[in-house]
Amino acid sequence: MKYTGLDLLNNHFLNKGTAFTKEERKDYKIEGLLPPFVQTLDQQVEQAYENYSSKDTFLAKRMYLMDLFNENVTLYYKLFSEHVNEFMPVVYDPTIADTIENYSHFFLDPQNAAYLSIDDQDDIKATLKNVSAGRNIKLIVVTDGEGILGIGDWGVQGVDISVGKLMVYTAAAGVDPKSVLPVVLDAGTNRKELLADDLYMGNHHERVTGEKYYNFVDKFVETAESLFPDMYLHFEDFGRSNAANILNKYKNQILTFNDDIQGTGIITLAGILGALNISKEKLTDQVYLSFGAGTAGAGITKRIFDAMVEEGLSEDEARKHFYLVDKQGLLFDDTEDLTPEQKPFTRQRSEFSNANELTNLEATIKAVHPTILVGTSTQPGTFTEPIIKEMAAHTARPIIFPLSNPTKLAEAKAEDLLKWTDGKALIATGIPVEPVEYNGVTYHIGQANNALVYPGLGLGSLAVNAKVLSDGMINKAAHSLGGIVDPTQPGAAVLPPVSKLDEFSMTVAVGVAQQAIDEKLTDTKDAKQAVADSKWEPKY
Ligand SMILES: NC(=O)c1ccc[n+]([C@@H]2O[C@H](COP(=O)([O-])OP(=O)(O)OC[C@H]3O[C@@H](n4cnc5c(N)ncnc54)[C@H](O)[C@@H]3O)[C@@H](O)[C@H]2O)c1
Ligand SMILES: O=C(O)C[C@H](O)C(=O)O
Ligand SMILES: [Mn+2]
Repeated sequence: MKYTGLDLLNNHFLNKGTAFTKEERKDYKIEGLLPPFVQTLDQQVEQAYENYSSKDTFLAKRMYLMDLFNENVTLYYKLFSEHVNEFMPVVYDPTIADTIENYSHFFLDPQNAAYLSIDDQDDIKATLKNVSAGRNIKLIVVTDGEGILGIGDWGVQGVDISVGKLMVYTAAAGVDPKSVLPVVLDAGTNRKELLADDLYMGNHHERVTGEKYYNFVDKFVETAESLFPDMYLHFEDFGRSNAANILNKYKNQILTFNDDIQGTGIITLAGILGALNISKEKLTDQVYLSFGAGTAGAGITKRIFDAMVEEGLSEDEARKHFYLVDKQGLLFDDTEDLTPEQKPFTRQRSEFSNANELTNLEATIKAVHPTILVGTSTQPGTFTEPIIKEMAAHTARPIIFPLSNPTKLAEAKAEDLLKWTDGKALIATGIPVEPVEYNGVTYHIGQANNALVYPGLGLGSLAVNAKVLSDGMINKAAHSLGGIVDPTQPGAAVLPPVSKLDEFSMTVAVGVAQQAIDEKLTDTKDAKQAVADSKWEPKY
């Protein structure tokens, strides 16, 4: 179908704005519908960046960028690709948390998302057909909004996380924006302030749970699979009681991925390997403490555990290296309300003389002397000075990753961790932070955010149309980020910088594609070629 006139200018995938040439303007019946001067894409980028830079806050910058996206997708991604480092915190976390919290009040445009309601399940097929409008959808990011970052249940407003995650797929790995679809499953919300807000745009009822909820998820997955059989299905920010259940249900059947469990596991393992490359210690010598053992905490723990087993420990030996601390304190086998993902990593009270006192992080740190401390607790400031000093007293290079997002929920600031450990801590944070000067050394802080790996993982899997996402492919992704940072430099980061995101996304993609080929999960033969062929670039 040939778009002409206003239909063309209003189609953000096809619109080139002032870059339409004189001939195109005639041909497409848009002569006189644009200012006369024909611009190049580079000139448009320059003009848009000037506009962007004139906005004072991250929020205002983000709103400008979303308007630009709604006008001209090519220009938006060209601009994004030239300023990845600068745009990530604006387009994505942490600014995205503000737009999610205020979604119903800020709302301007549905941004091509699919809004599926538990109350109108007969519409699922029509919605997915209408929104895709003949496009071959290859990548869906779906959320139900129950566990957005660490800020909890935001109902339908969580749709922005699907939109934002997809933008990072394109900016970082060149996934074709025409082939993606953000989806929100609206099963209600338990946030009282939303239910009481007349302007709230989602279903005004509490979350539907149990069988009806799971049937809704099933119906969505089945319908999406039947309409888009080559799709990679990315689940994001589901609640703790559902995320792992959903992943376990589908992971051996379709090409699917849970970012909070698997993506976070990969990037944290990569960060730990990076830290050990600096300290020259062995993974199998580490004592691991997860503070907050929910979706991400348990997912990461399992990934690090698997890595220890791969390095030669038996499962029983490996398990002895792990401690989980959640709301109840250190998790024991007789602790109440354990999740299925926590159970394999619980301890026995008989291991400690003071087991009944291990009800908080500080007491547990004193009792177990971890060498790695990872925070996914959503509890800000909980890595306190006494806790960190106690940890640092028993290990030469403490590995400390406060990963809770957004910024306001981080367990600690990198700057403080360096101060309290006299520069010895090997740190990664969930959100980007500026380098820290301490005692004459500039410390670069790695960002252990799943955004550093999920784009490459997705592109690699899609490029070869893998049958499923295997553990081997996940493992390959975790091992693909080494070798970029020089570990001998003082203050070296444990992970490669976001400014190289597009570069190392390709390394991840090719590694993952090759692994799928090796595991016979695809008929494709040439990983490099397949990845290169799938990569979209923003140009007219
Ligand atoms: N950096 C990343 O890439 C990344 C990825 C995923 C999640 N996260 C962050 O991790 C955090 C958790 O996300 P999630 O999806 O696992 O959420 P979740 O709700 O599944 O898990 C949070 C866990 O923290 C526990 N918790 C709450 N209060 C606590 C306390 N006082 N002491 C100890 N534990 C406590 C909860 O009981 C729960 O088990 C969020 O802030 C999220 O942004 C970061
Ligand atoms: O969205 C992010 O920044 C990472 C992660 O998926 C999270 O839930 O915090
Ligand atoms: Mn998430």
